[in-house]
Amino acid sequence: MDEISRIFLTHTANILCKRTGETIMSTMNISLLTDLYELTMMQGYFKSRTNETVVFDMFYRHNPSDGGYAIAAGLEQVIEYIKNLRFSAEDIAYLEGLHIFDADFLDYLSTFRFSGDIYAIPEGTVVFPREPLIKVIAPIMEAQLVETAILTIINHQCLIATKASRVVYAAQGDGIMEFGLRRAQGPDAGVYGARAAMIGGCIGTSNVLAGQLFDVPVKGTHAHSWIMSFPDEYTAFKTYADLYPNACCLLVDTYDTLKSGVPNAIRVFTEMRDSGLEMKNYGIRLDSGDLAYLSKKARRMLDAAGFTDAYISASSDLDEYLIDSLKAQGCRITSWGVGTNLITSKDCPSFGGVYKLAAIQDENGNFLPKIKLSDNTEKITNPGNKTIYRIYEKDAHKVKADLISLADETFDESEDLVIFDPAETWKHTRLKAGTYTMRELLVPVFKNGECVYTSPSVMEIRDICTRELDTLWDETRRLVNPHEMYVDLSDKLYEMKKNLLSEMSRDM
Ligand SMILES: Nc1ncnc2c1ncn2[C@@H]1O[C@H](COP(=O)(O)OP(=O)(O)OP(=O)(O)O)[C@@H](O)[C@H]1O
Ligand SMILES: O=P(O)(O)OC[C@H]1O[C@H](OP(=O)(O)OP(=O)(O)O)[C@H](O)[C@@H]1O
Ligand SMILES: O=C(O)c1cccnc1
Repeated sequence: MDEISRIFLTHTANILCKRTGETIMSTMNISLLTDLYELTMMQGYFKSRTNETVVFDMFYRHNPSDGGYAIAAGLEQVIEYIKNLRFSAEDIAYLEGLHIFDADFLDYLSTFRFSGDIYAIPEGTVVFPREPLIKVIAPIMEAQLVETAILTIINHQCLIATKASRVVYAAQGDGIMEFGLRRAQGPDAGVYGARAAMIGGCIGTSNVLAGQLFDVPVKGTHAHSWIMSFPDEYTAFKTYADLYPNACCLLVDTYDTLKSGVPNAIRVFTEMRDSGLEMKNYGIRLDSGDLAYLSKKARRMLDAAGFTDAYISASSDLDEYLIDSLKAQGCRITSWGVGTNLITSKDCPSFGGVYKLAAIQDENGNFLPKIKLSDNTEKITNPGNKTIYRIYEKDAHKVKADLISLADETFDESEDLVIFDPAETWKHTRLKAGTYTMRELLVPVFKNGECVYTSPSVMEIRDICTRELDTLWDETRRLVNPHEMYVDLSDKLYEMKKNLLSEMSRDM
């Protein structure tokens, strides 16, 4: 296997350039990207049972950063993984060398292909705790194997897409550039983090490989080293402006922002203007100090020199809270570069998605519900083969609640709908016919092992995400103490869960 591709990719098997459709990295076999216990359980299933069809749900329990929602992301990489899931002769030889697996099981693995069904909530969709983002219906050996890869892919990208959407929200319409690659937890997190950040609403990324792979805009300015490599700041600015007159962002904080950086930038902008150049897309970047104070001062200096359309951008350990605070302080920054805190989701480093068995099919084709008990009520799983409906307030087209139901249940929008909180069942709401609409969130992605879904481009997913976020009331989007969205259970599902729980407590 080629070492360079190995460094860059652990998530995706087949790296296609979205722009040209060409394969630009050799096909990678990542079928061993799993926890050992998936394979030892698989061998156990292989030897002891009939490989019956089961249902697994991938869901999460808490919104990142104590927010009011999350953003679904990573499905395209899951699809690539499933499509390429096969064990090479090298993989089989490696597994054989562990002296855990028998020849008959390794033979089975050598011809392994995923043959099941997968349903998923499309990328860019706003999602809430406890609802299945991905549902796998497959023979138990296959459904078990894919757990770890699905979780590592979805957990990461949902986390970063959600973080990005929060940063974008704080910026109130200003552009956010993703600058995190150098401080991401490795190349993979940098590349797929950039993809997720674009889905969450960033306008571009400094990550050139992400630009090539996902056909998203790449953007950037220059570093302090550029300034320091010249004898003086003015010469550094002038040289940069001559090279890039139509994308001229000057970093003004290397020596002294207000005494040297901004005056030198104004000197260079004046020379550009005097040379007859049409001034567009130019400005400065602040990267240290009191960003609110410095931006106000710099704005006055630029305006006084006639550069009212020069933008002021900023970077320096920013996150959604700092941007929110800087806005509240009346900063004059209109463009933001956000690195470390975004790409690592520093305040909330894990998404916490889980993958739980929900049902087993009997010989008559019926799904027998399965439930995982816990002392912690919140951790008791929802049994059965389920789906999710999003309920909108018809006139405002804002989300009212989500309803998890059994997959074969149907609802009629021309009738009143009563929904209730499954934790506090006395809290219920009657939605009058004609005042609400419903949309099923899970869509088919694989049918009998064949992919039946085409992923939109990352920029299309970004647009979907923007429209999705518009369906939330501001009370759900706000950064601190947002309203919790109701995720209710249908009557049938609630009854099924209650009966299972009482049966289990009788048997114990
Ligand atoms: N007006 C402001 N209100 C709140 N926080 C601010 C404001 N201006 C800057 N900050 C934040 O304060 C921190 C400044 O930290 P610090 O002074 O250590 O670094 P710096 O000014 O960026 O300098 P350097 O990059 O040279 O280390 C940064 O996280 C920055 O985002
Ligand atoms: O603060 P973050 O949100 O992570 O944003 C990215 C940071 O990376 C760069 O600094 P770095 O010191 O790496 O290089 P530089 O010399 O270009 O400033 C840039 O100037 C930002 O400060
Ligand atoms: O282009 C930039 O300004 C940039 C890129 C990466 C990190 N920090 C800044």
